[in-house]
Amino acid sequence: MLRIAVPNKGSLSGPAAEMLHEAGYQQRRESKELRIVDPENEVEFFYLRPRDIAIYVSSGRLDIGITGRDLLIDSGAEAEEILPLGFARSTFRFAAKPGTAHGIEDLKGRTVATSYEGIVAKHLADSGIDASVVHLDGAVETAIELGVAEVIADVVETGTSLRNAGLEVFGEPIMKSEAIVVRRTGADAEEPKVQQFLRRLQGVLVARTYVMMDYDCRVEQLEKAVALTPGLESPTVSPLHNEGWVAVRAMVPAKEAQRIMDDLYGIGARAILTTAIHACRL
Ligand SMILES: Nc1ncnc2c1ncn2[C@@H]1O[C@H](COP(=O)(O)OP(=O)(O)OP(=O)(O)O)[C@@H](O)[C@H]1O
Ligand SMILES: O=P(O)(O)OC[C@H]1O[C@H](OP(=O)(O)OP(=O)(O)O)[C@H](O)[C@@H]1O
Ligand SMILES: [Mg+2]
Repeated sequence: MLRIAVPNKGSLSGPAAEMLHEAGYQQRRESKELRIVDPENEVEFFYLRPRDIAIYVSSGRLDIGITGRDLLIDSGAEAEEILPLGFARSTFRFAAKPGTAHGIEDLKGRTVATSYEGIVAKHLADSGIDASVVHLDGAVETAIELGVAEVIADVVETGTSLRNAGLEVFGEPIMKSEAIVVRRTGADAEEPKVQQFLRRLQGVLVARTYVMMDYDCRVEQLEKAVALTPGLESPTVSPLHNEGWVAVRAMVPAKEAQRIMDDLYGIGARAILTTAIHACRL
């Protein structure tokens, strides 16, 4: 049975459970459940603090985990990213009161508050900056107002939390993060059960980013039409009862669907339809 760690709280928890559900796995019914077995899929899910997940996975007791890239790096655990999942996207940045710091050099001799001490300490050391780091559990934006630190280093998504605290980012972004699947460093990534789990999640990612497009076009326009909808391998082309016309079917990126429909219409294609993909195995 594959043993998988899933975030039990926070920004990662809801979207991770949703993705697993879309991939056909049973998920917990109640937020207090810490462990469930999905016998049909031969998987056991452990609901753990996102920060702890890489540590459990590195110990080898759990086969796979879903966590944030920033949390993996911060933990220093012997685990590696094997699949990016595209949600909980964020940037990790320094911030301070406007005008008080402009670059990493300005951190010399100052105090930085953060919940990600591992990332910050390494970044400062790599940059040769001697600064103190204060560890706080969360809501670090308030640390400057309350005099605990002059600078913070935190997760930024929309920037609303910083703006509300009257702070501004400065310097280069420290790292970009998103939800990821992790596996113990050096573990056999080719293991069939692991590969099947990854294929299912990849199927969800594709189903979320592509739509199926169908249309009819004249044979003379087929090459132009196929150039607009090349599909992943190659589009399916079927004859229509009306001679001189064909039906075409191809997957297209969902974000580009409307533009592609306009372009197809422009070259004479008709009956252009898009439908959602619910599941997929490439
Ligand atoms: N506002 C946000 N937008 C996008 N991703 C976020 C946001 N806040 C945190 N994350 C990401 O979520 C992960 C942090 O998980 P965590 O459980 O700490 O989330 P959280 O929402 O901060 O929860 P909590 O504050 O309750 O601990 C990190 O990978 C981080 O980059
Ligand atoms: O740029 P934004 O869209 O405002 O998002 C970033 C904020 O979201 C997270 O906070 P969270 O709500 O998890 O509280 P925490 O600081 O206590 O973790 C993160 O720590 C930032 O504070
Ligand atoms: Mg948080």
